Amino acid sequence: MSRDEDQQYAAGAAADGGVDRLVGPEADSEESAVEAALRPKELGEFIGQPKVREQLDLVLKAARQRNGTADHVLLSGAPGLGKTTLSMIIAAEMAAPIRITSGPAIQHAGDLAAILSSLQEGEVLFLDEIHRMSRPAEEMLYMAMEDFRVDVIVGKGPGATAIPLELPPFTLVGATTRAGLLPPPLRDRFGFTAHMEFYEPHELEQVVHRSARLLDVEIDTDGAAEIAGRSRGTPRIANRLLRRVRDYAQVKADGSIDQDIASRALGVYEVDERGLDRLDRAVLTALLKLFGGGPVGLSTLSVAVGEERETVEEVAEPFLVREGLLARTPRGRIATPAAWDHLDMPRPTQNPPHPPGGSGQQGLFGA
Ligand SMILES: Nc1ncnc2c1ncn2[C@@H]1O[C@H](COP(=O)(O)OP(=O)(O)OP(=O)(O)O)[C@@H](O)[C@H]1O
Repeated sequence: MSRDEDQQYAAGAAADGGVDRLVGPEADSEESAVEAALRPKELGEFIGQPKVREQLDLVLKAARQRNGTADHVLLSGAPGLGKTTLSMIIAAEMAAPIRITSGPAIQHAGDLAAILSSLQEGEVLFLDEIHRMSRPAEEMLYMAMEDFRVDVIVGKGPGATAIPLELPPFTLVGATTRAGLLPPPLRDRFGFTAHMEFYEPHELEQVVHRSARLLDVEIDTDGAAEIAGRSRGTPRIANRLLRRVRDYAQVKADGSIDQDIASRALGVYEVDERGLDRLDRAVLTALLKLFGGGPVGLSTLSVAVGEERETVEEVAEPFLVREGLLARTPRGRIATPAAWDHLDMPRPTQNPPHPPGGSGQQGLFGA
Protein backbone atom coordinates (compact mmCIF):
# COMPACT_ATOMS: atom_id res chain seq x y z
CA MET A 1 0.00 0.00 0.00
CA SER A 2 1.23 3.51 -0.81
CA ARG A 3 2.08 6.20 1.71
CA ASP A 4 -0.99 8.21 0.56
CA GLU A 5 -3.27 5.27 1.20
CA ASP A 6 -1.76 4.83 4.65
CA GLN A 7 -2.39 8.50 5.37
CA GLN A 8 -6.01 8.13 4.31
CA TYR A 9 -6.33 5.11 6.56
CA ALA A 10 -4.81 7.12 9.43
CA ALA A 11 -7.33 9.93 8.87
CA GLY A 12 -10.18 7.42 9.00
CA ALA A 13 -8.84 5.87 12.18
CA ALA A 14 -8.46 9.31 13.76
CA ALA A 15 -12.06 10.15 12.90
CA ASP A 16 -13.11 7.02 14.85
CA GLY A 17 -11.21 8.33 17.83
CA GLY A 18 -8.87 5.39 17.42
CA VAL A 19 -5.49 7.07 17.58
CA ASP A 20 -5.82 8.80 20.92
CA ARG A 21 -3.13 7.49 23.26
CA LEU A 22 -3.07 3.98 21.89
CA VAL A 23 -0.18 3.24 24.22
CA GLY A 24 -1.85 4.46 27.44
CA PRO A 25 -1.53 1.79 30.15
CA GLU A 26 -5.04 2.26 31.61
CA ALA A 27 -8.00 0.40 30.14
CA ASP A 28 -10.36 2.60 28.18
CA SER A 29 -14.09 2.43 28.84
CA GLU A 30 -14.91 0.04 26.01
CA GLU A 31 -12.00 -2.26 26.62
CA SER A 32 -13.23 -4.34 29.54
CA ALA A 33 -15.34 -6.80 27.54
CA VAL A 34 -12.51 -7.51 25.10
CA GLU A 35 -10.04 -7.81 27.95
CA ALA A 36 -12.26 -10.28 29.76
CA ALA A 37 -12.17 -12.56 26.73
CA LEU A 38 -8.36 -12.46 26.62
CA ARG A 39 -7.65 -13.03 30.31
CA PRO A 40 -5.77 -16.20 31.22
CA LYS A 41 -8.02 -18.25 33.50
CA GLU A 42 -5.46 -20.32 35.39
CA LEU A 43 -1.93 -19.87 36.72
CA GLY A 44 -0.46 -22.20 34.10
CA GLU A 45 -1.81 -19.94 31.35
CA PHE A 46 -0.44 -16.74 32.90
CA ILE A 47 2.60 -15.62 30.91
CA GLY A 48 5.73 -14.09 32.46
CA GLN A 49 6.27 -12.99 36.10
CA PRO A 50 7.94 -16.37 36.87
CA LYS A 51 8.81 -15.57 40.49
CA VAL A 52 5.34 -14.27 41.31
CA ARG A 53 3.78 -17.33 39.69
CA GLU A 54 6.03 -19.76 41.54
CA GLN A 55 5.46 -18.13 44.92
CA LEU A 56 1.73 -17.73 44.43
CA ASP A 57 1.43 -21.32 43.30
CA LEU A 58 2.94 -22.43 46.64
CA VAL A 59 0.67 -20.14 48.66
CA LEU A 60 -2.43 -21.44 46.90
CA LYS A 61 -1.44 -25.11 46.92
CA ALA A 62 -0.67 -24.97 50.65
CA ALA A 63 -4.02 -23.31 51.38
CA ARG A 64 -5.83 -25.95 49.33
CA GLN A 65 -4.03 -28.79 51.13
CA ARG A 66 -5.13 -27.33 54.46
CA ASN A 67 -8.66 -26.92 53.15
CA GLY A 68 -8.27 -23.34 54.26
CA THR A 69 -8.49 -19.87 52.85
CA ALA A 70 -5.45 -18.36 51.15
CA ASP A 71 -3.55 -15.59 52.92
CA HIS A 72 -4.26 -12.00 51.94
CA VAL A 73 -2.30 -11.03 48.82
CA LEU A 74 -0.95 -7.60 47.85
CA LEU A 75 -0.13 -7.06 44.17
CA SER A 76 1.77 -3.96 43.18
CA GLY A 77 2.82 -2.78 39.76
CA ALA A 78 1.99 -0.44 36.89
CA PRO A 79 -1.45 -0.52 35.22
CA GLY A 80 -2.07 -3.25 32.66
CA LEU A 81 0.46 -5.78 33.99
CA GLY A 82 -2.16 -8.32 35.06
CA LYS A 83 -3.17 -7.58 38.66
CA THR A 84 -6.90 -8.00 38.01
CA THR A 85 -6.20 -11.10 35.95
CA LEU A 86 -4.13 -12.61 38.75
CA SER A 87 -6.83 -11.90 41.35
CA MET A 88 -9.33 -13.79 39.20
CA ILE A 89 -6.87 -16.64 38.83
CA ILE A 90 -6.47 -16.78 42.63
CA ALA A 91 -10.24 -17.15 42.99
CA ALA A 92 -10.42 -19.76 40.22
CA GLU A 93 -7.54 -21.78 41.68
CA MET A 94 -9.24 -21.73 45.09
CA ALA A 95 -12.60 -22.57 43.45
CA ALA A 96 -13.97 -19.50 45.23
CA PRO A 97 -16.24 -16.69 44.10
CA ILE A 98 -14.72 -13.24 43.63
CA ARG A 99 -16.05 -9.79 44.46
CA ILE A 100 -14.42 -6.85 42.69
CA THR A 101 -14.34 -3.31 43.98
CA SER A 102 -11.89 -0.42 44.24
CA GLY A 103 -10.51 2.01 46.80
CA PRO A 104 -12.19 5.11 45.33
CA ALA A 105 -15.57 3.31 45.47
CA ILE A 106 -15.22 2.86 49.23
CA GLN A 107 -15.44 6.31 50.70
CA HIS A 108 -17.16 5.45 53.98
CA ALA A 109 -16.46 2.70 56.47
CA GLY A 110 -20.13 1.72 56.04
CA ASP A 111 -19.53 0.95 52.33
CA LEU A 112 -16.82 -1.50 53.32
CA ALA A 113 -18.87 -3.00 56.17
CA ALA A 114 -21.67 -3.72 53.70
CA ILE A 115 -19.32 -5.55 51.36
CA LEU A 116 -17.48 -7.46 54.09
CA SER A 117 -20.62 -8.59 55.85
CA SER A 118 -22.02 -10.08 52.65
CA LEU A 119 -18.93 -12.15 51.78
CA GLN A 120 -19.21 -15.92 51.65
CA GLU A 121 -16.70 -18.20 53.33
CA GLY A 122 -13.48 -18.36 51.30
CA GLU A 123 -14.55 -15.60 48.90
CA VAL A 124 -11.87 -13.47 47.26
CA LEU A 125 -12.34 -9.74 47.66
CA PHE A 126 -10.37 -7.84 45.02
CA LEU A 127 -9.73 -4.27 46.08
CA ASP A 128 -8.15 -2.35 43.21
CA GLU A 129 -6.34 0.94 43.92
CA ILE A 130 -6.35 0.03 47.58
CA HIS A 131 -4.17 3.06 48.36
CA ARG A 132 -7.12 5.33 47.48
CA MET A 133 -9.46 4.07 50.19
CA SER A 134 -10.67 6.52 52.84
CA ARG A 135 -8.94 6.49 56.21
CA PRO A 136 -11.91 5.19 58.27
CA ALA A 137 -12.47 2.36 55.77
CA GLU A 138 -8.77 1.52 55.91
CA GLU A 139 -8.90 1.24 59.69
CA MET A 140 -11.92 -1.03 59.52
CA LEU A 141 -10.02 -3.21 57.06
CA TYR A 142 -7.16 -3.76 59.56
CA MET A 143 -9.44 -5.60 61.95
CA ALA A 144 -11.30 -7.42 59.19
CA MET A 145 -8.05 -8.75 57.73
CA GLU A 146 -6.56 -9.81 61.03
CA ASP A 147 -9.49 -11.01 63.14
CA PHE A 148 -12.24 -11.46 60.53
CA ARG A 149 -14.37 -9.07 62.52
CA VAL A 150 -15.64 -5.51 62.09
CA ASP A 151 -17.19 -3.06 64.52
CA VAL A 152 -20.27 -1.51 63.00
CA ILE A 153 -20.98 1.87 64.57
CA VAL A 154 -24.64 2.52 65.19
CA GLY A 155 -25.87 6.02 66.05
CA LYS A 156 -23.94 9.26 66.28
CA GLY A 157 -22.15 11.33 68.90
CA PRO A 158 -21.94 10.24 72.56
CA GLY A 159 -24.77 7.70 72.09
CA ALA A 160 -22.96 5.84 69.29
CA THR A 161 -22.27 2.17 70.00
CA ALA A 162 -20.00 -0.33 68.30
CA ILE A 163 -21.62 -3.64 67.43
CA PRO A 164 -19.07 -6.37 66.69
CA LEU A 165 -19.80 -8.44 63.60
CA GLU A 166 -18.08 -11.75 62.87
CA LEU A 167 -16.98 -12.28 59.26
CA PRO A 168 -16.37 -15.54 57.45
CA PRO A 169 -12.71 -16.12 56.53
CA PHE A 170 -11.97 -14.49 53.17
CA THR A 171 -8.93 -13.63 51.04
CA LEU A 172 -8.29 -9.99 50.36
CA VAL A 173 -6.37 -9.31 47.15
CA GLY A 174 -5.27 -5.69 47.20
CA ALA A 175 -3.83 -4.06 44.08
CA THR A 176 -1.88 -0.86 43.94
CA THR A 177 0.30 0.93 41.46
CA ARG A 178 2.40 2.21 44.36
CA ALA A 179 2.98 -0.07 47.33
CA GLY A 180 4.98 2.72 48.98
CA LEU A 181 1.77 4.73 49.39
CA LEU A 182 0.20 2.11 51.65
CA PRO A 183 0.44 2.76 55.38
CA PRO A 184 2.73 0.15 56.97
CA PRO A 185 -0.02 -1.31 59.24
CA LEU A 186 -2.03 -2.16 56.13
CA ARG A 187 0.95 -3.47 54.18
CA ASP A 188 1.98 -5.68 57.11
CA ARG A 189 -1.37 -7.44 57.20
CA PHE A 190 -0.82 -9.07 53.81
CA GLY A 191 0.64 -12.56 54.10
CA PHE A 192 2.03 -12.46 50.57
CA THR A 193 3.22 -9.44 48.63
CA ALA A 194 4.17 -9.56 44.96
CA HIS A 195 5.64 -6.87 42.80
CA MET A 196 4.79 -7.21 39.11
CA GLU A 197 7.54 -6.16 36.72
CA PHE A 198 7.24 -4.91 33.16
CA TYR A 199 7.33 -7.83 30.72
CA GLU A 200 10.26 -8.86 28.57
CA PRO A 201 9.73 -8.67 24.77
CA HIS A 202 9.77 -12.49 24.42
CA GLU A 203 7.02 -12.74 27.07
CA LEU A 204 4.92 -10.14 25.27
CA GLU A 205 5.41 -12.09 22.08
CA GLN A 206 3.76 -15.05 23.79
CA VAL A 207 0.93 -12.79 24.97
CA VAL A 208 0.41 -11.62 21.38
CA HIS A 209 0.43 -15.18 20.01
CA ARG A 210 -2.03 -16.33 22.65
CA SER A 211 -4.40 -13.40 22.06
CA ALA A 212 -4.17 -13.80 18.29
CA ARG A 213 -5.22 -17.43 18.70
CA LEU A 214 -8.21 -16.41 20.81
CA LEU A 215 -9.15 -13.68 18.35
CA ASP A 216 -8.73 -16.12 15.47
CA VAL A 217 -6.10 -14.01 13.72
CA GLU A 218 -3.19 -15.48 11.84
CA ILE A 219 0.15 -13.99 12.86
CA ASP A 220 3.73 -15.10 12.25
CA THR A 221 6.69 -14.92 14.63
CA ASP A 222 8.10 -11.68 13.22
CA GLY A 223 4.68 -10.01 13.25
CA ALA A 224 4.24 -10.89 16.93
CA ALA A 225 7.77 -9.67 17.72
CA GLU A 226 7.07 -6.36 15.98
CA ILE A 227 3.96 -5.76 18.09
CA ALA A 228 5.64 -6.96 21.30
CA GLY A 229 8.59 -4.60 20.79
CA ARG A 230 6.27 -1.60 20.64
CA SER A 231 4.12 -2.56 23.64
CA ARG A 232 6.05 -0.81 26.40
CA GLY A 233 6.45 -3.95 28.50
CA THR A 234 2.67 -4.09 29.10
CA PRO A 235 0.29 -6.91 28.08
CA ARG A 236 -2.72 -4.55 27.94
CA ILE A 237 -0.92 -2.43 25.34
CA ALA A 238 0.22 -5.54 23.43
CA ASN A 239 -3.39 -6.70 23.18
CA ARG A 240 -4.57 -3.27 22.11
CA LEU A 241 -1.91 -2.91 19.43
CA LEU A 242 -2.73 -6.39 18.19
CA ARG A 243 -6.38 -5.39 17.73
CA ARG A 244 -5.42 -2.29 15.77
CA VAL A 245 -3.01 -4.27 13.59
CA ARG A 246 -5.73 -6.86 13.03
CA ASP A 247 -8.03 -4.06 11.73
CA TYR A 248 -5.34 -2.90 9.36
CA ALA A 249 -4.56 -6.39 8.14
CA GLN A 250 -8.25 -7.01 7.50
CA VAL A 251 -8.90 -3.71 5.67
CA LYS A 252 -5.64 -3.38 3.79
CA ALA A 253 -4.44 -6.95 3.27
CA ASP A 254 -5.70 -10.51 3.53
CA GLY A 255 -6.20 -10.46 7.29
CA SER A 256 -3.02 -12.23 8.35
CA ILE A 257 -0.25 -10.38 10.16
CA ASP A 258 3.45 -10.43 9.36
CA GLN A 259 6.20 -7.99 10.28
CA ASP A 260 5.54 -5.69 7.34
CA ILE A 261 1.82 -5.41 8.08
CA ALA A 262 2.45 -4.87 11.80
CA SER A 263 5.04 -2.21 11.14
CA ARG A 264 2.88 -0.37 8.58
CA ALA A 265 -0.20 -0.52 10.80
CA LEU A 266 1.62 0.81 13.84
CA GLY A 267 3.22 3.47 11.65
CA VAL A 268 -0.28 4.63 10.80
CA TYR A 269 -1.06 4.87 14.49
CA GLU A 270 2.22 6.69 15.11
CA VAL A 271 3.58 4.13 17.55
CA ASP A 272 7.27 3.83 16.72
CA GLU A 273 9.62 0.80 16.95
CA ARG A 274 10.30 1.47 20.60
CA GLY A 275 6.69 2.15 21.57
CA LEU A 276 6.85 5.94 21.66
CA ASP A 277 3.74 7.69 20.39
CA ARG A 278 3.23 11.15 18.97
CA LEU A 279 3.22 12.87 22.38
CA ASP A 280 6.40 11.13 23.55
CA ARG A 281 8.16 12.03 20.34
CA ALA A 282 6.94 15.65 20.48
CA VAL A 283 8.41 16.01 23.97
CA LEU A 284 11.69 14.47 22.93
CA THR A 285 11.89 16.43 19.68
CA ALA A 286 11.28 19.73 21.48
CA LEU A 287 13.89 18.87 24.07
CA LEU A 288 16.48 18.13 21.39
CA LYS A 289 15.65 20.66 18.71
CA LEU A 290 14.58 23.66 20.74
CA PHE A 291 16.66 23.23 23.84
CA GLY A 292 19.71 21.41 22.57
CA GLY A 293 18.99 18.46 24.88
CA GLY A 294 18.36 20.58 28.00
CA PRO A 295 18.42 21.17 30.83
CA VAL A 296 15.04 22.81 30.48
CA GLY A 297 12.26 23.33 33.01
CA LEU A 298 9.09 21.24 32.81
CA SER A 299 6.85 24.30 32.31
CA THR A 300 8.90 25.58 29.39
CA LEU A 301 9.00 22.17 27.79
CA SER A 302 5.22 21.81 28.19
CA VAL A 303 4.56 25.18 26.55
CA ALA A 304 6.86 24.20 23.70
CA VAL A 305 4.80 21.07 22.95
CA GLY A 306 1.45 22.79 23.60
CA GLU A 307 0.46 20.42 26.41
CA GLU A 308 -0.44 20.80 30.07
CA ARG A 309 2.44 20.43 32.51
CA GLU A 310 0.69 17.44 34.12
CA THR A 311 0.28 15.70 30.75
CA VAL A 312 3.96 15.93 30.00
CA GLU A 313 4.97 14.98 33.53
CA GLU A 314 2.53 12.13 34.15
CA VAL A 315 1.72 10.80 30.68
CA ALA A 316 4.86 11.17 28.58
CA GLU A 317 7.80 11.37 30.94
CA PRO A 318 7.56 8.14 32.95
CA PHE A 319 8.04 5.99 29.86
CA LEU A 320 10.78 8.23 28.44
CA VAL A 321 12.62 8.02 31.75
CA ARG A 322 12.12 4.26 31.94
CA GLU A 323 13.49 3.89 28.40
CA GLY A 324 16.55 5.93 29.36
CA LEU A 325 15.74 8.67 26.84
CA LEU A 326 15.12 11.52 29.26
CA ALA A 327 16.36 12.30 32.75
CA ARG A 328 14.76 14.47 35.41
CA THR A 329 17.37 16.51 37.23
CA PRO A 330 17.13 19.34 39.75
CA ARG A 331 18.20 21.68 36.93
CA GLY A 332 15.47 20.52 34.59
CA ARG A 333 14.86 17.85 31.97
CA ILE A 334 17.77 16.59 29.93
CA ALA A 335 17.95 14.24 26.97
CA THR A 336 20.30 11.28 27.18
CA PRO A 337 22.61 10.31 24.32
CA ALA A 338 20.12 7.52 23.45
CA ALA A 339 17.47 10.16 22.71
CA TRP A 340 19.55 11.65 19.90
CA ASP A 341 20.11 8.20 18.48
CA HIS A 342 16.44 7.32 18.69
CA LEU A 343 15.35 10.41 16.80
CA ASP A 344 18.14 9.87 14.29
CA MET A 345 19.77 13.16 15.12
CA PRO A 346 23.54 13.55 15.38
CA ARG A 347 24.72 13.67 18.96
CA PRO A 348 26.25 17.07 19.72
CA THR A 349 30.02 16.84 19.71
CA GLN A 350 30.43 19.42 22.43
CA ASN A 351 28.24 20.89 25.14
CA PRO A 352 24.76 21.50 23.75
CA PRO A 353 23.60 25.08 23.32
CA HIS A 354 21.72 26.44 26.30
CA PRO A 355 18.12 27.57 26.13
CA PRO A 356 17.58 31.32 26.04
CA GLY A 357 17.78 32.45 29.65
CA GLY A 358 18.85 28.94 30.69
CA SER A 359 20.96 28.10 33.68
CA GLY A 360 24.16 27.88 31.70
CA GLN A 361 24.86 24.52 33.29
CA GLN A 362 25.83 21.43 31.38
CA GLY A 363 23.64 18.53 30.32
CA LEU A 364 24.61 14.88 30.07
CA PHE A 365 27.16 15.77 27.45
CA GLY A 366 28.89 18.12 29.87
CA ALA A 367 32.51 17.57 30.73
N1 LIG B 1 0.55 -12.50 32.19
C1 LIG B 1 -0.38 -12.29 31.27
N2 LIG B 1 -0.58 -13.16 30.30
C2 LIG B 1 -1.51 -12.94 29.34
N3 LIG B 1 -2.31 -11.84 29.30
C3 LIG B 1 -2.17 -10.95 30.27
C4 LIG B 1 -1.21 -11.12 31.31
N4 LIG B 1 -1.27 -10.07 32.14
C5 LIG B 1 -2.24 -9.27 31.65
N5 LIG B 1 -2.78 -9.78 30.54
C6 LIG B 1 -3.82 -9.16 29.72
O1 LIG B 1 -3.70 -7.75 29.81
C7 LIG B 1 -4.95 -7.14 30.05
C8 LIG B 1 -4.86 -6.24 31.26
O2 LIG B 1 -4.64 -7.01 32.41
P1 LIG B 1 -5.27 -6.60 33.84
O3 LIG B 1 -6.61 -5.95 33.67
O4 LIG B 1 -5.21 -7.81 34.69
O5 LIG B 1 -4.21 -5.54 34.32
P2 LIG B 1 -4.18 -4.72 35.70
O6 LIG B 1 -2.78 -4.77 36.20
O7 LIG B 1 -5.24 -5.19 36.62
O8 LIG B 1 -4.51 -3.26 35.20
P3 LIG B 1 -5.19 -2.08 36.07
O9 LIG B 1 -4.22 -1.77 37.15
O10 LIG B 1 -5.32 -0.96 35.06
O11 LIG B 1 -6.50 -2.60 36.56
C9 LIG B 1 -5.97 -8.26 30.18
O12 LIG B 1 -6.70 -8.35 28.99
C10 LIG B 1 -5.17 -9.53 30.31
O13 LIG B 1 -5.73 -10.54 29.50
